[in-house]
Parts: sequence; C-alpha cells; structure tokens
Amino acid sequence: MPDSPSSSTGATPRSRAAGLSGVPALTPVPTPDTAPDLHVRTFPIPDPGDLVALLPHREAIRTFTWVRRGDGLVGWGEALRIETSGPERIREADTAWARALAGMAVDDDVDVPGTGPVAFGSFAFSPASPSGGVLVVPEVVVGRRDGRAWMTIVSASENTPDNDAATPPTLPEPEPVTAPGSVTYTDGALDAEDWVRAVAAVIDRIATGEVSKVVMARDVLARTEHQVDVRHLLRRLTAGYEWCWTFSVDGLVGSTPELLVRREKGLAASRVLAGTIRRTGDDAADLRHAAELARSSKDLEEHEIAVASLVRALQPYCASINVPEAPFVLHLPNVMHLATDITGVVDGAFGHPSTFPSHSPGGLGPSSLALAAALHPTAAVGGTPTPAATAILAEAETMDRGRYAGPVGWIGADGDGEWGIGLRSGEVSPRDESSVRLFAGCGIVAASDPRAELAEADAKLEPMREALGG
Ligand SMILES: C=C(O[C@@H]1C=C(C(=O)O)C=C[C@H]1O)C(=O)O
Repeated sequence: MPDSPSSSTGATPRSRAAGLSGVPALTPVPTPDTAPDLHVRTFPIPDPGDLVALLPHREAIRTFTWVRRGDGLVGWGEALRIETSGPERIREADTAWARALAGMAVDDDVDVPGTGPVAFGSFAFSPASPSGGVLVVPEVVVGRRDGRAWMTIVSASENTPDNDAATPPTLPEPEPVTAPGSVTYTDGALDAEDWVRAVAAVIDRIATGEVSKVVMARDVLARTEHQVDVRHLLRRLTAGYEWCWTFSVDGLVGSTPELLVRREKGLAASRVLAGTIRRTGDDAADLRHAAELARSSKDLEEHEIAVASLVRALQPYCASINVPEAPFVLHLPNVMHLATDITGVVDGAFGHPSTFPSHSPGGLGPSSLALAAALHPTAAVGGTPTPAATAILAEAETMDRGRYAGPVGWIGADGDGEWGIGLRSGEVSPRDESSVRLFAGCGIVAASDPRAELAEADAKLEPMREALGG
C-alpha cells in the first residue's frame, strides 16, 4: 500500500456569484470547521428540458452534473465546500456532511430523492493522492426525476429575502457554449509500449500467485486549442452515452457505466462491470462477440472475482443481498461489458458503524457515502486481493490516478444518494483549462494479453476523446 498520510477535513462556506436574478450572493461566514447557517429552499418548477442546457458557466470547476437518460441533477455556484484527505477521506466527508446539515434550515416543497440539501462529491482513488476528496453544495441545483422537476436555492440564512418563499428565481441565461477547437494528445506517465511492458510484468506477478487480478490504468494528456467548455463535453457525453451516468464534479468529467452504490429508501444497489470487449461497428459481428463474451472463461472469471469482492464488502451493511446467477452483457457505443446488478436491503437495525448520525443504530443504517467508503476500491478498478493489488498498480502505473476510478456522485440530507465509479473520465486542470488528463484501465488476470489490454484501454478512452471532438 502507499504510505498512509494523515487525514484532514475542512468545511468552508463560499461566496461565488450564482448569476441568478433575485438571489443575493452569499457572504462568507468566517467559521471554518463549523457549519455555516444556510437556508435551503426547494421549489417545484415546470419541466426545464435538457438539464445540461441550463448550465450557465463554461468552467468545469464551477459546474456540477449527475445525469442519466434526462433525469438527474445539475448545479452551479458554491455555497459550501468540504475538503478531506487521507485514508478516511470518504468517511470524514460523510461526517462533515452530517455536521453541515445541522446548520441548514430546509424548506422542501417537492420531497423526492435529490431535493433539499444536496452535495456533489468526488474522491481520489488512492489514500495517498493529493487530490483527496471534496463535497460541494452548489448555490443552485435543478433536478428532474420521473416527470417532476425542481429548483433548490441555497443562501446564507441572513441573506434570504422574506418575500420570495413561494417563487423560484429566474434561471440565468447561459453563456454561449464554445467548442475546444483542435485537440492534440500526448502520452501521460507511460507511452503505449512502456505500458504494455508494465502490464506484462504484472502478469508475471499474477503468475506467482501473489495476486489474482490487478487493474492497470494509463493516462493520456489532451491539449485543446481553446479553454475547455465543460458543457460541450457534457452535451456530447449525455447524447452518446445516455445509459451511463454523466458527471462533472470539481473538474472531473466523464460518463461512467459503473455504479458503485446507490442508496434509496433503505435499498442499496450496485452495478459491477468486469470483462470487456471492443465494439466493431458491425452489429451482427458485435452480437456474436457479445455471446462469446458471455461464455469467455477468462472474462467470466474476472467478473466473478469482482462480484464476489463487492458482495463481501456490502454484506456487513445489509440484512439481505440479491446477486443474479449470471451476468448480462451491457452494450455501450464503444465497448461491451459483462455486468451484474446487485441489490441489498440496508440494515439499520444492528448498529453498523454508520458515520451518519441521522442513520445511527435503529435508523436506516449507513449513508450512501458511508457505503461508498466501505466498497471503494472494488476489484473492478483495483484488483484482488485489494491491498496487494493496489500496491502493485501504484508501482506499475507510475502515476497518481487523481480522482479517476474514485467515487463520484451526490448525497442528500437523509444520506440517500448515488455514487458512481469515476471511469471514462478526464480531469480538467484547474490551473490550465486547455489541459485535460484522460484515464482508462483494464483488469489484468493470468490469461490477459498485454496488447489486447492496450486496445481495450484505447476503446475506453473513446467517450472522452469523442466529447473533446478529437
Ligand atoms: C478500469 C476501467 O474499467 C473497469 C474495468 C473493466 C474490465 O477490465 O473489463 C470493465 C469495467 C470497469 O470496471 C476503466 O474504464 O478505466
């Protein structure tokens, strides 16, 4: 394992112009580490259409998104920011969120998952990463689910106007969306040949019996002619990968097909993917390949390892778990995966180590973020057994994964929420918005072929390359 640095947590109220008419800007409350006094109001609104089209700003760092098949949440501005680091970065964020909620007054006229206070979050893959973890409560969130739509406004309590209780403010006119222009790609930590060699060396280590699976990732650097407009990426990702969860949180942007965990009304759900083939563009051939994938012993073994490890990690938090007998084939535009949807009844009765006070023993059990903390990193993105596999990948990849392959998603006031695995993604540099670091990885087992894994990693880079327009 990488060295375990000490943890730190900080909650900072922020003041950034939300660009909403009728909404006063937040004034910073000078009490870091204590919850600022926030007023959270959720209003029903008419169907706003495409959620991504509402996002007013270009900057990835100010834009929050969690959307799948037209439903989900978008947000902008920053009312509260919680930053954590170290091995307990996810659990500490969960605790800080519970603490922050204690300082919020909530008027919620809609009351469905995603209304009231919502924090978007993203966490580093590795405990040693300087990327740590972040939860942000945007100043404005617009959501849609099953035909209902809402807007949530977060303001400092003393700034809440008295007269607007029933009327949501007008949405701002979005700045025009701009394309990134030409894009050039360069190798990240390892060029293709060095990465193939690194994968071969990992296969040798698997042959010794030390580990059974290691997920090896590589990074590629994209440089764009113009500063990246995150909405350009989000439009393309939501259009091309509608069955994935398209996200942008604090500069991490992507469309992940893999759900780490959703918790909703006492039920936990997880989508495990492992076992992949590239699509050819010929539908008949792809169907034959899908059937082969479902019978491939190498892929089935890899998949089984991933499912078993997720079930092991989820079990202590659930009264019962349902695991389908066989995986299905998930068809995406670039690749097909073996997939298993696991569900569990979250056990609130037996005093599980929830860090979420409203869900303490006798309550509803651990929050979605506490579950994410328990499940990360899964075998699908780390390997098995986890400690040895993550130590090997950290050494072999020769890079910091940042927030790639870490939990990304959102949490609400009752602890329900959705956390994906931050795959098929890129990090827009906060210092240079013409620079995006893309990542992709593959599960390596004894029977893996390094060149085939390189082709698979390339296929997994496609969604972000297409989104950039290159
Ligand atoms: C690591 C990635 O994908 C993971 C690895 C997979 C595999 O090896 O078959 C499949 C899906 C994901 O769990 C990635 O997309 O970067």
